[in-house]
Amino acid sequence: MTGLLSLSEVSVSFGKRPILQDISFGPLESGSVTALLGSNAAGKSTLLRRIAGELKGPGRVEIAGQPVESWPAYHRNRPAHVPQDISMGSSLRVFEAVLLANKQGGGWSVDDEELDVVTQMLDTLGINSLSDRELAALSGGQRQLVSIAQALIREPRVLLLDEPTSALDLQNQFEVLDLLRRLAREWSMCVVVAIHDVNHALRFADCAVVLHDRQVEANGSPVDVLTPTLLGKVYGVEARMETSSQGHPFLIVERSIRNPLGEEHD
Ligand SMILES: Nc1ncnc2c1ncn2[C@@H]1O[C@H](COP(=O)(O)OP(=O)(O)OP(=O)(O)O)[C@@H](O)[C@H]1O
Repeated sequence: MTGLLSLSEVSVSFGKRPILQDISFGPLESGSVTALLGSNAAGKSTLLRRIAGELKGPGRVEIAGQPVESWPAYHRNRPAHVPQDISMGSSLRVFEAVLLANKQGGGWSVDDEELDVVTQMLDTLGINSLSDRELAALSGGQRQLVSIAQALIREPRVLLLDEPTSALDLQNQFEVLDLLRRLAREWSMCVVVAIHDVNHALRFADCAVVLHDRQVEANGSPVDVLTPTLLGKVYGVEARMETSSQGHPFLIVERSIRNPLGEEHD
């Protein structure tokens, strides 16, 4: 594994309102999955947009040692970004949409090999049966799977996913996170996933970065970072860590430690 993505002193403001200040972490390694955590409005989506080069601001985001903005638009070192709200009002069909995602920046002729690559990707995500369906007629979870296929099809070196399992059922959540971890390893890809489920972060991520009060509150191995103390500070919940019979650590939330007036219990 080699260092691929690093941030140094990255800040983002909207108008005069600072959202993120002096965010530094990395280098995140190729072949790794990083979970980006933090409470609602902590700035996870904003940070993903900044890493993708969609927002400007002070500080540096570097991919393979170069500022993200310096990589050409369709270069594999340009991060692929799957945002949280994916609207798909188009009458394109699923197969066409994934094929088009692969053609961006390239020529428009299509050979059999490219069609096979799309079929394989739909297979990998278990959505081959949706191939001929119109995007506009998909369910929320189906849309989420198609957008992940669109991002993966070009085999990016850096993949940024904003709550990629929020619309998925339990089986699909597990399968997608497992797939992302496997593809990260196989393709030497650096995957960054904004996620709310701390147990998914514990189970599937190699690294956790937690945002709080506009800064990085903690950064490191998920089992070291996601402690009950941190959950109390960042999410205002009382939690305890257990170990499953299979040896996996998991967190159980006992209660909120914020009352409706925002004051802490004794
Ligand atoms: N385009 C924008 N213009 C102004 N403010 C914005 C914009 N986008 C986000 N914000 C603000 O920036 C802050 C961080 O939002 P962001 O969506 O990054 O948080 P998040 O951690 O992804 O939240 P959630 O977990 O709720 O999805 C919020 O206060 C939000 O209102």
